[in-house]
Amino acid sequence: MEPILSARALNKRYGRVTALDNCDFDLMPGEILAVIGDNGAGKSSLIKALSGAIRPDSGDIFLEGQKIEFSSPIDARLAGVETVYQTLAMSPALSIADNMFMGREIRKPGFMGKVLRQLDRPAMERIAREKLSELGLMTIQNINQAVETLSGGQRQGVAVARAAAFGSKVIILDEPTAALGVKESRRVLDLIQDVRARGIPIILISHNMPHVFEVANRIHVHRLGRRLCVIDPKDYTMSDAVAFMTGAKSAPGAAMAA
Ligand SMILES: Nc1ncnc2c1ncn2[C@@H]1O[C@H](COP(=O)(O)OP(=O)(O)OP(=O)(O)O)[C@@H](O)[C@H]1O
Repeated sequence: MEPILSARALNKRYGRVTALDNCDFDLMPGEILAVIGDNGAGKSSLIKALSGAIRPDSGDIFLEGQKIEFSSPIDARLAGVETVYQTLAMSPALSIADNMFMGREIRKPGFMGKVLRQLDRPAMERIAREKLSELGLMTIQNINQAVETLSGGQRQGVAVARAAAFGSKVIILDEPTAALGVKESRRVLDLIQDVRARGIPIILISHNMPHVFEVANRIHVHRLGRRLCVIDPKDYTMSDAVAFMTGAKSAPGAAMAA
C-alpha cells in the first residue's frame, strides 16, 4: 500500500535552531496516525510543513504519490489536506454555518450570486445541518448559533465536521482534546473514529497518551526534529512510548538519537 501523504528528508531551521532534521513521514490510507514527541521536538513544524503553513528549507512532500509544494494552508486545503489547529481558525461571532463555509461560501444562483455576490444562506444552513447530523453532532440545537456560544467540544466538532465535509483526503488535528473536559474529549475521540470509518485518514498530534493509545493505528515518535520510529500501540506500553520520545530508552529498529 502506498502512503497517501508522505515526506522525505524535510529540513527546517530557524536561525540556529533546527526544527526539522532530515525528517521522514508517512500516512497510510484509512489510518489514524498519532504524532508524539517532547516539547520542542518539531511536531508543529512537521505539521506546518505538511499543511502549507511553512515552507521547508529542503525535502519533498508527496500527496497520493505526486510531489507537491503548498504555498499556503489554503493551497493545501484545496488539495484536500485540512488542518484543525489547537487555536481553531474560526470566527467566534459568526454562526456555525458561516464558519463551516468560511472561504467556500455558496452564492445564490444567477445574477444575484454571480454579480451581487449574495450568499445562499438556506443552502449553507441545510448542508451544515446535514453534515453535522451525519457526524452525530446535532446536539447543537441551532445552526445559526454563534460559535462563541458553543462548548469547547462542540467547537472542535464543528471544526472536524468542516474538515470532513469538504472532500478532504487527509485531516490533521493538532491537540484536539487539549482544552477539553472528560466528556467532551470522549465525543471528539468518537468523532475522530467516525471520520476514520468514513475512510478519511487522520494525523493526530497529541500529548495525551491514553487518547493516543485508544485511537491510533500507528504512532510516529518524533524526537530532535525527526521521526525516531513508528510503533504499533498494540506492541508497546504508554511508558515505552514516553521513554522512546524522551530518549530514556532506545527506539526499536533505530539508533538512539544523541
Ligand atoms: N517561528 C519560529 N521561530 C524560531 N524558532 C522556532 C519557530 N517555530 C519553532 N521554532 C523552534 O523549533 C523547534 C521545534 O518547534 P515545534 O513547535 O515544531 O515543536 P513541537 O514539537 O511542536 O513542540 P510543542 O509540543 O512544545 O508544541 C523549537 O526549538 C522551537 O523553539
